[in-house]
Amino acid sequence: MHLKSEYQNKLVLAEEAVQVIESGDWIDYGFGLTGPYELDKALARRKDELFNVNIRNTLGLWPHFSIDSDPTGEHFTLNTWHFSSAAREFYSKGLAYYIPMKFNELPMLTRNDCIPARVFMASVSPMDNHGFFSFGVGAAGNMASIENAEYVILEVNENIPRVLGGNQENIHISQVNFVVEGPNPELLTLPATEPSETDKKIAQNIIHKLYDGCCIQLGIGGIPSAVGNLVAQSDLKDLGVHTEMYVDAYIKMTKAGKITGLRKSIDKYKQVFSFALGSQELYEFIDDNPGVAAYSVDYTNNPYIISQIDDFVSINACIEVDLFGQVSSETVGTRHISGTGGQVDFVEGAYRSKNGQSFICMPSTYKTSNQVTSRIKPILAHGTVVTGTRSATHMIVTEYGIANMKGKSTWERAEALINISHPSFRDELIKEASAMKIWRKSNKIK
Ligand SMILES: CC(=O)SCCNC(=O)CCNC(=O)[C@H](O)C(C)(C)COP(=O)(O)OP(=O)(O)OC[C@H]1O[C@@H](n2cnc3c(N)ncnc32)[C@H](O)[C@@H]1OP(=O)(O)O
Ligand SMILES: CCCC(=O)O
Repeated sequence: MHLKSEYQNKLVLAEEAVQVIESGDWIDYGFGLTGPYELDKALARRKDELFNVNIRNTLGLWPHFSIDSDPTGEHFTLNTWHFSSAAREFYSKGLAYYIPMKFNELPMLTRNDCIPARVFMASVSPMDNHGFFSFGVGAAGNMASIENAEYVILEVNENIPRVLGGNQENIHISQVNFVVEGPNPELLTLPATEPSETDKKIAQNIIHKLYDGCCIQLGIGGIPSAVGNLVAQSDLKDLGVHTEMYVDAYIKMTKAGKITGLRKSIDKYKQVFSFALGSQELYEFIDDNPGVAAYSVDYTNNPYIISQIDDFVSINACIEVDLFGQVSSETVGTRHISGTGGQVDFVEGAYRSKNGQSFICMPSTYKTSNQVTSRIKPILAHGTVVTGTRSATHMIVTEYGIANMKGKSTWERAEALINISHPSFRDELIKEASAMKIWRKSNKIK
């Protein structure tokens, strides 16, 4: 059948498309910015007829019309692979639950372990001349979801860029049951992150560890942004990009001529990622850009793939670290903040790369309006989930320096970590370390 006729035959209103959903169903939503908008709104309107519908999403970057419509949680339940601030809010009301994952395993978990979603709904770019719709802003695990789904429903959004691949970054009209033309809502944009003075100091500590030809992975937030600024102003050259999340810092570095990918041992010359989130400039930059490639996350985040890239540098953030070198990046006590995401994948992959380095960063203290606490703690708070086990942790960075945990005994770790803690907490940390039998009399504080 001609592609355009096939498209027209499958084109329905959102109200009609969501009629296939039944009580008791599991529905997978497209990853991140490929989550549905108009379809979720139409689902919310069916609330009173549906019970116990489980929605699985990641990051939740669109409004949650269905969850908002049901304060009782009898009709719709949100299950999410990574919390956004909206999910934190729903979680506190008992309407959302976290699904633990290592991000590289998302497609595998979807294919092999999860209750299969009967319905998959996603936002995509308009169909191209070959019958493909792009999920390049959120390739991650979408194709794994559709392989198990009985119904695949796409919502076309003209604002979604067409991103080239890679693998599993698009879907063909022949794999789709229904197409909906939505109101083309604008994509969420992240405000430009202005790095704090502390972020800049942390970035300064890392920049000295970078050299020509490194391949960089950056997470979200002020520190990666500060690293991007410093790289853009540096003499570094021929850097590569292999990351799960494409962020604005890469554009700055690219425009400054620092990124060529010339020395990448795989995917030479390409900037590789699995999803994108940032400014409007970013969405325009990745649109039809042959210099970037979107991949399924079981490729980008696979520690074995990462390890094949020499001189890999991974830079991510955490919430707290204890004196054993255990890293917490997802909860504070039992209060759920975000998720494991790809942090563990990159820590493991980068360490196995030839000359690879992984940096987990945090300011030395956490400040609220009436309290300053050390983020380096003798032990993690009761209920805090460990994201990076002590045996996996490589380098921890604060504004006071870098502490390498690899190959270090417990007393050496305590010494290295206290040396990068805030000076006003060091005496207390030494006292606690002594009580925990991980401090020797010969230990030194700089
Ligand atoms: C998306 C990516 O990062 S891709 C890279 C790989 N993936 C990962 O590293 C996943 C795990 N890491 C993460 O999720 C993030 O990097 C984080 C959460 C560790 C840090 O992200 P940031 O955006 O810098 O976090 P931010 O400082 O805004 O804190 C998030 C929340 O935790 C709270 N928080 C942070 N640190 C603390 C602390 N030490 N004590 C108590 N609360 C804290 C903040 O108050 C905030 O809560 P609120 O939104 O209710 O105000
Ligand atoms: C799940 C995607 C986000 C992250 O890795 O932090």
